[in-house]
Amino acid sequence: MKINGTSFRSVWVDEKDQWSIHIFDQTRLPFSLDILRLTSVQDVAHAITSMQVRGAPLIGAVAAYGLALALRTDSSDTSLEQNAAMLAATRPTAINLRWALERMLNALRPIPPESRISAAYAEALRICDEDAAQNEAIGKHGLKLLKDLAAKKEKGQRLNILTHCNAGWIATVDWGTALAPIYMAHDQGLNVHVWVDETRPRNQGAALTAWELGSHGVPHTVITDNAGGHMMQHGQVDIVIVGTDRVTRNGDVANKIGTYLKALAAQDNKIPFWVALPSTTIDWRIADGIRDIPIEERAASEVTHIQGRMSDGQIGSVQITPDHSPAANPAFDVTPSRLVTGLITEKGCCPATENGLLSLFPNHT
Ligand SMILES: CSC[C@H]1O[C@H](OP(=O)(O)O)[C@H](O)[C@@H]1O
Repeated sequence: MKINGTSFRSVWVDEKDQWSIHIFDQTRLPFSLDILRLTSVQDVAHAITSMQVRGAPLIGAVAAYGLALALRTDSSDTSLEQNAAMLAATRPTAINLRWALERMLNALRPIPPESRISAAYAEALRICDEDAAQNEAIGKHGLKLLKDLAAKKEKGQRLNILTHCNAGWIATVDWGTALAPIYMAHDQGLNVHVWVDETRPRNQGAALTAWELGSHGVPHTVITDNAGGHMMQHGQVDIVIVGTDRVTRNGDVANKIGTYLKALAAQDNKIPFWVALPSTTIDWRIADGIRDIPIEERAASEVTHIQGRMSDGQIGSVQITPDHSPAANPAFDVTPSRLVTGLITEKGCCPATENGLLSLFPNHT
């Protein structure tokens, strides 16, 4: 995607040294565009756990490069296995992390240690290229959905889309998932507007989705998480599109905390609720998402404090709860497939069911 006219991906290898890894520090956006240079597997693990880098497909891609960095230090079998396990433990919910590391292990285990470094960088680049292509395809399939809805609107009326959290290009290698169709619709001149859920507690919507859409010129309005249902009741939402961190073979959807509540409100107001994902986000090994998807519990301080730009222009954090009030911080929830209108994948759209997914990905019977 472009930033001030220059094309970027969300992760790339340093052009000069050809081994260190660059990412944007997403904890500094939207107030500062800081590029971080990662030079060790420890740097990568910290970037993922601290959410300097985040978004299901992107943490998988960055972890793949993290394994390449680890092998630069020690390309032995022990190093390969131990660093893959360490990276897999950085965040439990997004299946893309496990998928990318398993793919790297399958590619690297058979190779002699002395040849593993170059092979690891090549495989990580393939993962990045495939993610960007898959998300572009998701955009094209989702664009048709938006065009069909727009055609039903009165002439000149804008198409209102609600999204939760950030499933934009900065959450993937490029294009994004939920936002990809929106970028394409806007670029093709459709009159679209996006209600951006702030997405407490880390405000990925207010900070990242609003930054992305504003940078691309897409009309949008930031709203509190609690306002979405009201907007739906008053005919202000035509479709909800969100991303996801893990979809089960039955079509249950894990996504940022609060997604389930949006799905309930959408069903109550008969509003289509779509989920955009590359097939790397499908966990074919489980069916019951509520029972079996691990939900990351993050620090209470993310609830008791909020980050933003202070009056002196510095990025800082303020406490918003009493000193001794405990806080709970589940980072994801699971929307049962019955509340999901459909899934937008790189192979097309399908119902959020096992048969729907198998119709697009038949090799997983
Ligand atoms: C395109 S995946 C985006 C997905 O990942 C986010 O989680 P986090 O910000 O904690 O990495 C969120 O659930 C998004 O929908």
